[in-house]
Amino acid sequence: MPSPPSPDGFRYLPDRLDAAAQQALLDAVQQVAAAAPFQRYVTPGRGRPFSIDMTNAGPLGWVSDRRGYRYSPVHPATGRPWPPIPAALLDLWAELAGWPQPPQCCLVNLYRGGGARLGLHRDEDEEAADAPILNVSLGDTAVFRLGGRQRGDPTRSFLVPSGTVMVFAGEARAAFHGVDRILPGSSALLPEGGRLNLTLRRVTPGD
Ligand SMILES: O=C(O)CCC(=O)C(=O)O
Ligand SMILES: [Fe+2]
Repeated sequence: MPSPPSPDGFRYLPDRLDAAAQQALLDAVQQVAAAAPFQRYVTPGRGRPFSIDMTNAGPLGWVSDRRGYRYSPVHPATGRPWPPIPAALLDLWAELAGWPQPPQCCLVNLYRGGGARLGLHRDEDEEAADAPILNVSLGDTAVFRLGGRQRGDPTRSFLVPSGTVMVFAGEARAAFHGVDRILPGSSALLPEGGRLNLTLRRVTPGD
């Protein structure tokens, strides 16, 4: 597997979180999921289920249903506000994002089993399209794919192990990316196996 690519604005920080920090963050994410249960969203239009489960923390959460993708202040099933973003993640953002405002969304993706993946896409539901996205991985290693601004641009895949933090700023913020698959059993962090991915996002340009 080749080394990570390096488009302008992309940072790849393996081992940014040590074992204790990973465990503490996992505990915090489990609390988020207790308040805001994971859901299996469906795609807009055709209503095809994703292969991963999702939930959110923060004032706004990313949701998808037959009507489309959007950010919502409440959990679609419980109708309650999303729980707060864990403090350790706000600290990471303050340290690494280089952005004056705090994140408004922490999207939590849970990849479990051989078929869990996320197709090549761009994150473009945020009005604050210039604010970086900070990506944190816990658990099984991902085979991550990163391309360019156009869907047809060449892509490269590389491994993203537990404890890795990636920053997508500048050019990289608009780059196509996805997760081809995870490597089941590559980490013992999650008691039931799998990979958790956390992305911190600024949604609106105002405060
Ligand atoms: O799981 C990942 O590392 C990528 C997640 C992602 O691209 C997204 O949630 O938009
Ligand atoms: Fe994404």
